[in-house]
Amino acid sequence: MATPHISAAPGDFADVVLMPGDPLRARHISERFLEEARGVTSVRNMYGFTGTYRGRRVSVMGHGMGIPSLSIYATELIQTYGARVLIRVGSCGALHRNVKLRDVIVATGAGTDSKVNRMRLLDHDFPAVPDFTLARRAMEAAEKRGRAVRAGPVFSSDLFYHPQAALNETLARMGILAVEMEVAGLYGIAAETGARALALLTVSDHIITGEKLTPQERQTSFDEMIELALDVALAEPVPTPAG
Ligand SMILES: O=P(O)(O)O[C@H]1O[C@H](CO)[C@@H](O)[C@H]1O
Ligand SMILES: O=c1cc[nH]c(=O)[nH]1
Repeated sequence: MATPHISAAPGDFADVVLMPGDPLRARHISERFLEEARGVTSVRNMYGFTGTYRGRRVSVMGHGMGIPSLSIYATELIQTYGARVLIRVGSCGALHRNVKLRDVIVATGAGTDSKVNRMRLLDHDFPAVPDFTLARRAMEAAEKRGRAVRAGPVFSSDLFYHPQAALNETLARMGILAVEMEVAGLYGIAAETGARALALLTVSDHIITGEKLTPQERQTSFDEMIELALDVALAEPVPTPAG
């Protein structure tokens, strides 16, 4: 029962899946945090792994860059493999001076220049928000670990290299904390399918100051965010066999 993009067998994925854009970040998460992890898919090198974290079954899989790529993997994980909770663990570019490199953001909403959610909602605006329980859990987990996180809206753009010169400044004025490329699509898919979603983001570069992490750092140095995502996963009740 493989899909065009995932070669796993039925039952190979857990109900909770952590999803970075970068498949090598997925591999890092699996190697660093999961016990008894095994690879369950690698079609197009979009790696997926399933293991346990403190005894709870958890999967991690890359979703690629941009809403179209994320949409394929998230939809197939939910519809074919029974995923119920998707937690994006991504990177983003900060739009405010007081948001610093490596800050972790809980994305409590996402605007977008993508049309995908309008396609879902008769061309009207869709409130792209996370599952409230998951978001609250992330905030509580941060507090418990003594970590400062930011909660606020982000902007998911179809274009990494954007032609609208005034966009970033306008987003900042509207209180948007950071830009990235998938959260609005993820929240739209969750609403459409009845799955639940949350996005945590680490600031990998700064739009105002020009500071940047290296690609290697974006791959392997987001452990503080990953720990919070795993705290959220760990608190998710394990589904009973009846569903
Ligand atoms: O680091 P990831 O999780 O891929 O997230 C961000 O990085 C990519 C762009 O470099 C986009 O996918 C964007 O959303
Ligand atoms: O999509 C992204 C990710 C990181 N930084 C950006 O500016 N955009």
